Amino acid sequence: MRPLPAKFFFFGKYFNLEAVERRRAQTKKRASLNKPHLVDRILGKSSTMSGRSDVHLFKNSQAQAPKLPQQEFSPPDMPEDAESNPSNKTRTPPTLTIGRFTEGDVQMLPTPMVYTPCSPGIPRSPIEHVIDGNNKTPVGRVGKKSYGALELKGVDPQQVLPPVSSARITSEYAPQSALSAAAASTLSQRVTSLSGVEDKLEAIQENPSISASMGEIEDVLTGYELADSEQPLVWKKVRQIGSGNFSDVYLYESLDQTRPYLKQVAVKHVKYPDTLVMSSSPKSPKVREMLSRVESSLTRELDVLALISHPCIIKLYAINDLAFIKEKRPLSSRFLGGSLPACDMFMSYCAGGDLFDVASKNKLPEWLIRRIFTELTMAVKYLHENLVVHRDLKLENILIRFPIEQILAMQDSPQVLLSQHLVELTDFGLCRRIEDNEMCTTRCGSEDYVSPEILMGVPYDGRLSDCWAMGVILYSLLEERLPFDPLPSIVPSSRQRRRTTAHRISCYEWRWLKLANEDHLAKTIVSNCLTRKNVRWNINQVYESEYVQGMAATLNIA
Ligand SMILES: Nc1ncnc2c1ncn2[C@@H]1O[C@H](COP(=O)(O)OP(=O)(O)OP(=O)(O)O)[C@@H](O)[C@H]1O
Repeated sequence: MRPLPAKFFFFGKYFNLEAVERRRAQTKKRASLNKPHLVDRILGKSSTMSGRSDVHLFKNSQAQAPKLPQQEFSPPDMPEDAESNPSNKTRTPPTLTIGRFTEGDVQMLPTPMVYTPCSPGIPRSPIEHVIDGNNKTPVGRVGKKSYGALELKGVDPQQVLPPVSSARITSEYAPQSALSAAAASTLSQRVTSLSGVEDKLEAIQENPSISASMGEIEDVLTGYELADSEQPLVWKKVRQIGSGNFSDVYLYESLDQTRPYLKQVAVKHVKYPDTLVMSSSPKSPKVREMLSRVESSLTRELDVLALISHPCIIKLYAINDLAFIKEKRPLSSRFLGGSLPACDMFMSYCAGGDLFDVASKNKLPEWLIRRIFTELTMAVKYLHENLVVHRDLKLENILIRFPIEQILAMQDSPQVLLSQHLVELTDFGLCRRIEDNEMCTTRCGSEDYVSPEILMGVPYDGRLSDCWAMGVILYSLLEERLPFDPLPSIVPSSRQRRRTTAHRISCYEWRWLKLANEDHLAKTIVSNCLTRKNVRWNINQVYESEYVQGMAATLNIA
């Protein structure tokens, strides 16, 4: 059974007896781990409310590679939630044949172990994708975006690069095209009976109880602050600011003047897979499985976001429906087939957009790269110390708080520049809370950032895989290309053409181009992250590096 997420303690007053029992058990467990109770945290009894980067919620742990004997590994076909079930950990592992990787022999790649949320309609992994020879993705795509300025200048990628898959490795529930109008209307109950927006707002404010049943009213959304869920707050839509496989993101402005920090928020509106939205048979195994995966991913993200607090990590301020925070199974309990409750997360807004776009469109100065990487390191260090692994670190998931022009202009006011955080890490859909020394088994992440051990399908230390992705990120910022993309040669040999990103990752095949002859402090970090897991740096080592320390020491971020 999935362990009870801490979020359930937050709303203790709604508890029934069973929940109280669970709460007791969890409190015991928490005490043994020396973790402050979430209620204490919310009530400010813990120092963690300060949000300072040097304050930790939980007992610190060294992010070192746990060494588990092979027989303790979880079986590879175990579903994600089974990772955390201790009774599963001692089962005898099935024979795992890891094919040796020989050049040009793509078929030798090991079969994937586990796929968490994944649409049956899409290729399940780039590995299968390649094996099937179905790789039709346009050249030069990274994840959902083409890499623009990240490609080497002066070289036509269409001419020289073999196709690479744009699919994520795993763990996605259906990347979804725009929802049909019919589907969209099932996601949000639109109320059209009232005339002006002001009237509607007034109606909600005068009678909060109606807001829940009203749901979304045209461009107006109501949400409940996690820290104070009594009074519904109202926001008005400004515009769409982003779109991912699983969500559309909009900028909303608060109509409540009393909370300046909530004035502008990014609302992440979850897109449910077609399999669920179109389904009329909630009991079909396929639908149930999909529902469980979507639910697990969603509750996991909310669970962690409600718990963590760090300046360089996205903040979840409010949610449209508190059931997503309070209930263990907020979707299954209300799924009747074809109809799922809308989920809108109200989060801190980062006006600069994501780092992928920023780095693609601008040449980032050295100091800014160092600054961004330092803040990212602080965020990941905080997560690992609190036993959370992100598992999807990538340029697209690093948000920039201010427009780039504004950041560059801040150089004239160093005080301001050093006291503001510039980066917020987002997208916790694949994250996981782990026990110290616990290995993960779910193969997940994004193709270009995934570590060799995840590719090979063996149990892995999520913290070290995060550090691998950190190496990919730093390399990409410095070199303006992804480390495991094909090397830019005018006429690729047939061997080069056959090799895939997965090949190159598995062979640790990357090299410096722009910085080849430069003595650069950051190179040590990259070479110690993009290496074998038994010698790879953990996040503390990255943090202690001269490159990061030299910048971290100057910051005054609270
Ligand atoms: N808080 C925010 N402030 C500004 N822009 C944001 C914010 N959150 C998300 N975005 C924009 O929306 C895009 C999609 O958001 P996000 O990555 O959270 O969605 P997703 O569906 O989980 O995406 P993915 O397909 O990568 O998993 C981001 O790449 C970013 O450009």
